Amino acid sequence: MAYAELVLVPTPGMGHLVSMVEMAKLLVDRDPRLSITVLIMKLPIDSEVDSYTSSLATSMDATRIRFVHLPRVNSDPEISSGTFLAHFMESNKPHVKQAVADLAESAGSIRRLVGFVIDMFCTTMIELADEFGVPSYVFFTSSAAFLGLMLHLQSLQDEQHMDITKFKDSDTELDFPSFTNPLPAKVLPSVVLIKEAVQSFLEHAKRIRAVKGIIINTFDELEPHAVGSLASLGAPTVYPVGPILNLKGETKTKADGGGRGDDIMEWLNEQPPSSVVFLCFGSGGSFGEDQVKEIAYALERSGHRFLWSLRRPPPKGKFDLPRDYTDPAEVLPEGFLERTAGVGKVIGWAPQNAVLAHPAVGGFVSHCGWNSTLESIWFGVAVATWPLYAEQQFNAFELVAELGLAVEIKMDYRRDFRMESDFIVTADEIEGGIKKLMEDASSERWKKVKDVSEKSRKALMEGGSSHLALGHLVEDILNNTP
Ligand SMILES: O=c1ccn([C@@H]2O[C@H](COP(=O)(O)OP(=O)(O)O[C@H]3O[C@H](CO)[C@@H](O)[C@H](O)[C@H]3O)[C@@H](O)[C@H]2O)c(=O)[nH]1
Repeated sequence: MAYAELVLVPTPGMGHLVSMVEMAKLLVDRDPRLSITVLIMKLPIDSEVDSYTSSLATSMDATRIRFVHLPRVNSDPEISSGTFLAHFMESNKPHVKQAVADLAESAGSIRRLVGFVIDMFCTTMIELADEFGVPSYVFFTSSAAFLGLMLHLQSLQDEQHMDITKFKDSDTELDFPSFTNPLPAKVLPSVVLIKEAVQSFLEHAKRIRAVKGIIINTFDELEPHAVGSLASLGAPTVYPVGPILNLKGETKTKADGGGRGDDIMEWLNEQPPSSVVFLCFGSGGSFGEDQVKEIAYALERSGHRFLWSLRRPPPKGKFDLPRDYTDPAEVLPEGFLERTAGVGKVIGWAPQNAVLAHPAVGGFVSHCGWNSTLESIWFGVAVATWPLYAEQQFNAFELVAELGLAVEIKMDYRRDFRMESDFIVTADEIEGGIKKLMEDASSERWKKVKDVSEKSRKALMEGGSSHLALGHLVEDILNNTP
């Protein structure tokens, strides 16, 4: 029997790559006839992708999932510019093509190429799938609502000739088919408000319309309205197969010092149930010293126990990922660590899933990256929103206003691509949000969080909505004849 081979093309950032690899595992676990090659493009910064993929290589069956690392390319624009990704993909295209040709040649009668699965930001690779005569599927690492937003904005631009960038700094609200509430322009992602970036961003939406199917990391019961609206927005068949989570925590990176976070777990074990607020801002989130101090004052004044993942921003003007502090005291208010020693803990990179799973954790101050959002839902932990960049403002709005699952610290607060901002969220605002989050365990919102958490687990069980959607996807893939 020849394996039906899929080529996966992820965007090589951890927020995208990890869920795509987990999706690959789901696929091969679901059907023994599938095998997968994941092509890893090399970013010009140390994105921790290499250490992640090598940690995986030891735990995976290489006959079913393989990683091919592509050569580093020269990509002209600055990584922080709005056009970097488009150039990066273009420069990588010949390498992707070569890798697939090599694969086809070496596979012989063992593997039969049946399709490409392409990350939502790698859509220029669709034409390579066309060249190889196989269909493309898109893997969408964010919400169904965000997919709806991309499709809607693209049709506003291309069919109604609207200049989307006019919404920059606008107080207007948009009628948005994927939400039951009007959408404030202030939560639009910055990429659609920047003239040099919007075009290539909306080109993704155009190309996405033409693929055979879109695999979305969401589940029907979380976003029923948004999922239901996609067909009318011109989406092809969608497969909501989520939540796809990395529950085994294989993202352990260099930045976490290689530790498993045993001291963090021991500390949590000593805290009362639901008493700790956890603060964590994803793989790219960090703050300058003034903002760090405001957070510290807020935590101290709130009187709540806390676990705070505090990370050092990259040097000014340099695009890189945050790293752990050797000594966080250098940016904290004087005496903060001593005064809060009994009730709080400041850490670097967090074992986030293990933390969210811990009964001592009662609330999560989050940047609302989609993976963190799904993880908070899975573990039934309510969120206070503090979005920073990308589509996080939009996710925060969905969580607070559309789904009623979160409280707001900030919603329309933006940073640029370099994460730099002079805007400060005050200690009062942060304290208010934390108190609201931690002191309403009997509220309607809290019940909703628990309810949707249960639904997320049911969705993945046999007969659940995501389990069924994955079955339909596998069936469709296996029917592809080259
Ligand atoms: O200290 C940390 C910080 C993060 N994580 C994990 O890292 C992942 C972070 O993913 P996510 O919450 O999605 O945030 P980003 O890394 O910021 O993800 C990028 O990709 C997402 C998916 O497309 C988008 O929703 C975000 O806006 C974009 O910034 C999650 O699994 C976290 O559990 C940790 O384990 N420990």
